[in-house]
Amino acid sequence: MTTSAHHAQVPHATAASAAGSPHVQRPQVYDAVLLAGFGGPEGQEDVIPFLRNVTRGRGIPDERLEEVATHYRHFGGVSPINEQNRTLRQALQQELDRRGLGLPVYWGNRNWDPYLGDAVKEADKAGHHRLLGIATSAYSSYSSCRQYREDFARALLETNLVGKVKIDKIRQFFDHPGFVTPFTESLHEALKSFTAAGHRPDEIRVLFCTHSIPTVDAEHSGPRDQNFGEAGGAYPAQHLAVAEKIMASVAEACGFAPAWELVYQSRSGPPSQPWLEPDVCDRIAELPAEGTQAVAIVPVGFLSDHMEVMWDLDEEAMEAAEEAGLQAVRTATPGAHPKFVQGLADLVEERINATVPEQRKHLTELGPWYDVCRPGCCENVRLGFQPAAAGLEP
Ligand SMILES: CC1=C(CCC(=O)O)c2cc3nc(cc4[nH]c(cc5[nH]c(cc1n2)c(C)c5CCC(=O)O)c(CCC(=O)O)c4C)C(CCC(=O)O)=C3C
Ligand SMILES: [Fe+2]
Repeated sequence: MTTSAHHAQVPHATAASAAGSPHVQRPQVYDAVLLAGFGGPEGQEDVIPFLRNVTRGRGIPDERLEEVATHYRHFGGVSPINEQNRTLRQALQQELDRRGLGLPVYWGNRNWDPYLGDAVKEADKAGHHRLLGIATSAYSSYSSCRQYREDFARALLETNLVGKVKIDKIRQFFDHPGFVTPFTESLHEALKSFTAAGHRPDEIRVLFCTHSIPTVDAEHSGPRDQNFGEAGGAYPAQHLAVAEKIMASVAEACGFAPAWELVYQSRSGPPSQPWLEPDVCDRIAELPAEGTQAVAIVPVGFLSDHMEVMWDLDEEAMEAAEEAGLQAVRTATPGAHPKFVQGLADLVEERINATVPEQRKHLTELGPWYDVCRPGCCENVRLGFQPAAAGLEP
């Protein structure tokens, strides 16, 4: 566990002093958890309306929508993401019950049925007015942080529950061991399979893969007043820090450390708009010329094997690897791994207890992240500030 320099200034362990830290919210009483998913279609007739929901006002070209629709159609128009979130909801409920926390878990989505507004309405009807949100998204960026806060605010507006229901949100958990450990375990297995197949360490490459976002979003990810230097924002900086940590753990477990890099997938904006690069498939095509024979693709940006993983990695990246003549493994996502579920329960408990930063699990120098987003956090400069819950406003 690491503690970065600015945490050293945080006064010590009482709830009152914890509340003085910009990282820690005062102890709170919650009466339910609100799990916020992305949502996905569950039949062919859902595909286009779902895609319209996702891309409304986002300037995504029609050709891109048609292309993405074929990915869903290939699987009968069904994304597995809702089923995965149902499973996660149930596993989290069992873990919270096991700990005697008495918190029901409600689940709703940003883009598809059941919507967050329905979940909030249901919670209100049951008399639950102080909700702790968990977005199924580990890193800081508009899409993965602020947009979920806007979704919460919209859910309250739509249901006329502003002022009656309050929604907070757990911190971004990119470097929580519950999130990181499943990636480490799975990469370790992949590397063992490569050495068993006779590959030398210098013939192996690890590609950490995450969702590309517009570079302007990356630059504005995280708190407005915090500089992430050459990384180009909190989003890439967090991924790099997590990848470094995973590689250090795996090197210790395997006794060797292959070369690694961070790559991106699922770009969707117009070509004129810069998005984070390089693309995973472009890099795979270049690897043989660099002496690589085996590649491990680690979907470090994602929580479960949803469409971005099933299509963009398991179909497209795997095909690129085959064309390049590389042995390839796509490693596991956290899904409903018991350590991940326990990690989410820890994140809930630390909010109830206002656990001080020193006792909050985090594996990189960047963490533990903020309970309450800083003013202007993860701004979308194209869309401007929309009403958002669970943060300090600009
Ligand atoms: C950072 C990030 C995450 C990770 C964090 C998180 O998990 O939240 C993520 C996850 C996901 N993205 C998903 C699906 C889509 N994302 C799209 C479009 C976009 N994603 C973006 C970013 C992200 N996306 C952005 C900047 C856009 C451009 C439009 C916009 O500015 O909003 C589009 C439109 C078509 C296209 O791909 O162009 C689709 C269909 C699914 C569901 C998969 C399933 O159904 O199983 C999941 C989990
Ligand atoms: Fe996306």
